[in-house]
Amino acid sequence: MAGGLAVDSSGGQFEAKITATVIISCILASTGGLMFGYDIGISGGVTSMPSFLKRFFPEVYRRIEEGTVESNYCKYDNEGLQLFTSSLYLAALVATIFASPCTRKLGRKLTMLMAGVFFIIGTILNAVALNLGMLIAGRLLLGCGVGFGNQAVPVFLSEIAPTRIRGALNILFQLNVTIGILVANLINWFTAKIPGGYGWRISLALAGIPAMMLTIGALIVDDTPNSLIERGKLEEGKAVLKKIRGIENVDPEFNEIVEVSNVAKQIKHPFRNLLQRKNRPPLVIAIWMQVFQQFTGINAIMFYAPVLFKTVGFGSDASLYSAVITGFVNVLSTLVSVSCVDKAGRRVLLLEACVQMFISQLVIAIVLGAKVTDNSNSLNKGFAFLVVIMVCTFVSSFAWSWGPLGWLIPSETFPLETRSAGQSVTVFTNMLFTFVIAQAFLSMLCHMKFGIFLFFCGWVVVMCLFTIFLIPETKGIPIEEMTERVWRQHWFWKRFLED
Ligand SMILES: OC[C@H]1O[C@](O)(CO)[C@@H](O)[C@@H]1O
Repeated sequence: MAGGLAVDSSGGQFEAKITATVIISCILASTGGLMFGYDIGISGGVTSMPSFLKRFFPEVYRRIEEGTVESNYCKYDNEGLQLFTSSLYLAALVATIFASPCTRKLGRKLTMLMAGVFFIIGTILNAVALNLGMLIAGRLLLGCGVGFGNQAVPVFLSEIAPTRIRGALNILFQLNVTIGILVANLINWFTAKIPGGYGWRISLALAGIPAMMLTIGALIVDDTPNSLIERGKLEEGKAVLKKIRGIENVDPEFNEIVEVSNVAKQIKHPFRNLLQRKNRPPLVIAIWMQVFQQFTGINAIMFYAPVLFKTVGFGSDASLYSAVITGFVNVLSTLVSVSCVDKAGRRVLLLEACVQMFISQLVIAIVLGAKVTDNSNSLNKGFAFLVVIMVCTFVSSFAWSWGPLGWLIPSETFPLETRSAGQSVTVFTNMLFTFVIAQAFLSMLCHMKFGIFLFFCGWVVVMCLFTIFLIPETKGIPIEEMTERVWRQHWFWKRFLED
């Protein structure tokens, strides 16, 4: 394994090899992302399967079968159907509140284990569901898993990674989210063809595989040195630090973690502390990045791509495989981010993506506005192709920017004493706005029609301005030195740190 050096607070170097332990731990931990992604990707396809609709949402099934809907844009507008998708995110946002004290008091490892167990039970309930109650109960448990997993995994990854590859390793989480979505899309494509009408059960049951991977991974990995030291296990923390850094003399890094952790221990109420003036910069950035990430409209595509493609007139199979194509683009573009984020930096990726997202959503709005009327049956081939290309253009830019960086930047900018609480607020906000989009999109599509994409365009402009003025570059800055080297140097944020 290649050796290397990370910069420390004195401007000197912390020695750190990229050890096999670091890589394996990160791969195992990031299966939490796989599970999250699978849950995101599976619901869209399942809710477009007639056998599923007939069993749990007979009203929607009848409406589509009889063709009695007034407008194409309103085919799937049903609160219950949206609740099936959104209930998971509602549970996740409540779970996040409990997940934060767990990551702090019990450690990152145990919190990941709890997530795995929630996922397994939720998956079983979903796969054997006999009625809507069981189905929703399963979704709620999966949501608890997402809340615990999304809290613990990004923090785990940021703490275990040597500084110079922290960005890339952290993005493993989001990469796994996108792989999870893609696998779910592929599975839906196959299970939709299974005769007998139980394909949806297979789709929901296969979530058990990533759930087991996360559970086993959480049992195998060591907790992070930061978490061990924070909980007073100094010797164990040092031993793990030696193991993951692959060197004997870890004293400089160890001492810095101990120092920062002593400061952290004096904080009795992390959430109250988070509201202190000096913590305002990472807090404001973390919250707004989540709002923006969701108001790009990404989940309108991720949750409802098959439904959206059907709305604009694609056939069933074309809708499902178009969703697979966007899933592939999502994974490949996240890989671009892994290789660029620690070289090009965070800001370049965020800004470039804003331009690309704006143009693609504008074109989608124009094509739908001009060509998809309430009762037309299909978009002509050329325009349908253009819509798919524009959706891919949009997804690719999201995937190398706001998708992964929405998690990376908050996880690397909160100081240790507020890191768990900060991550918790981050996940909470993300889940809240994911819930809003999941619950509202089909109704918004019905009422706003193509205008929904102009609505998302407007948000892209706002997030572009926010990035230009308020998001600083954090590439290559050691995680415990953000205050001195980033906030104190920033034209706006420095006023929050003056004393
Ligand atoms: O890849 C897209 C996915 O990534 C997320 O933004 C999480 O970072 C999800 O909300 C979305 O479905």
